[in-house]
Amino acid sequence: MTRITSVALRRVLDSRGNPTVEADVLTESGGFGRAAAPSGASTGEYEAIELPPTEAIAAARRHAVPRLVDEVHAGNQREVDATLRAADGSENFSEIGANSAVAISMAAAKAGSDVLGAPLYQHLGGAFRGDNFPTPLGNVIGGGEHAKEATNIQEFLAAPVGAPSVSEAVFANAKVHARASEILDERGVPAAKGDEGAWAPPVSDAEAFEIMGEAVSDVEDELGFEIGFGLDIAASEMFEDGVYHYGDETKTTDEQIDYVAEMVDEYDLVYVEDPLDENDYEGFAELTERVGDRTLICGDDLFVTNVDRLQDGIDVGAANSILIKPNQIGTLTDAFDAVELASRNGMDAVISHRSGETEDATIAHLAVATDAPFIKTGTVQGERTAKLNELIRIADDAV
Ligand SMILES: C=C(OP(=O)(O)O)C(=O)O
Ligand SMILES: [Mg+2]
Repeated sequence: MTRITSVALRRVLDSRGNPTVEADVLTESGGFGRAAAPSGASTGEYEAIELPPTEAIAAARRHAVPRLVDEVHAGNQREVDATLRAADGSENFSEIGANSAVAISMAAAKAGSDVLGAPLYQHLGGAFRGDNFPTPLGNVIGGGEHAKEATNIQEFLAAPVGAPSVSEAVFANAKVHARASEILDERGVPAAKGDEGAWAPPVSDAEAFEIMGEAVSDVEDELGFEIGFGLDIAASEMFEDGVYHYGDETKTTDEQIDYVAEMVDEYDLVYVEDPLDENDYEGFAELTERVGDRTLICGDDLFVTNVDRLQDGIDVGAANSILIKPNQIGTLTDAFDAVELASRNGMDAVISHRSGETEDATIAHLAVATDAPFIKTGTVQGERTAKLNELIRIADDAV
């Protein structure tokens, strides 16, 4: 029933206006799935390889499509993904591109769920998923690689941890985003938007902390439930010649650890992603030792959704959380394996979008399927609300 009968690949636009790979998978009984690859800007050094879409499509048509069509069942995700890996033959999808691989992997999952008549989160996560929902981490203020002339820290993220429902959490983040705009206005600070729709004002990180603290506490008072905030420091992007660059100022590794630990306590941060360089397992471990009992220290560029890098981190206690981005590793199977390894070791897995996105909402299902405590999706802007609205629909059981 779920035998794949065709895989079509095309170039479509992503949210930055760049081309990306979209895949359509059809099965013999008429099941259909469509998915598109996202794309990072602050990419980790160890991510799977994203090829120029035209090359990725040509290579996947040559090597992967013939092995999938009439041979593989879309309902068997491990078989689909193992076939993609075998067709590629490299460690990091450098032959067919992780962009082709992830688009096909996700489209096959959707085609499988279409035939089975089960929502994607249940097809991927099992019949009993759908009772727990992730808290959306909403990017409200940001800079780094996602916006010029803005904060050094890449993302200041609202975290409505006390929201009674996923829908109320989603709307709370939108309110924090709107309140931050008013505060910027009151301070006479003009702000454009960065790639993910966060405000990208020309302010110092210290001022961004203040604005974020005020916006979060105003909305918390208005809505009557707890809203915290977190950060994606994306520290690898700041790390050069052994020090972290904050504009003209620099911090040594010890100073960076002290700074982050102080911010965790001063602002009760619930989440800190990539506080240190992607090669600094030791620094991660030291910070986790200091503040890991009261916040999540999450590895994005550190782990790149890769079980080998995650195992290295587990061995030294480098973090208590991993960011999961399917396109960093190339298939849903690899992403699930990383989630499983993390949870077997008491770590939280946080599902994430990329700065370059499409209307694809697979990650909303992935977060529910894996029972993730958080999902990073942005706050407003169409390609971000595609995921947030899908979460609302899943919670409403209307998918
Ligand atoms: C979403 C992120 O940005 P990018 O997609 O640019 O890596 C991130 O760093 O977590
Ligand atoms: Mg990150």
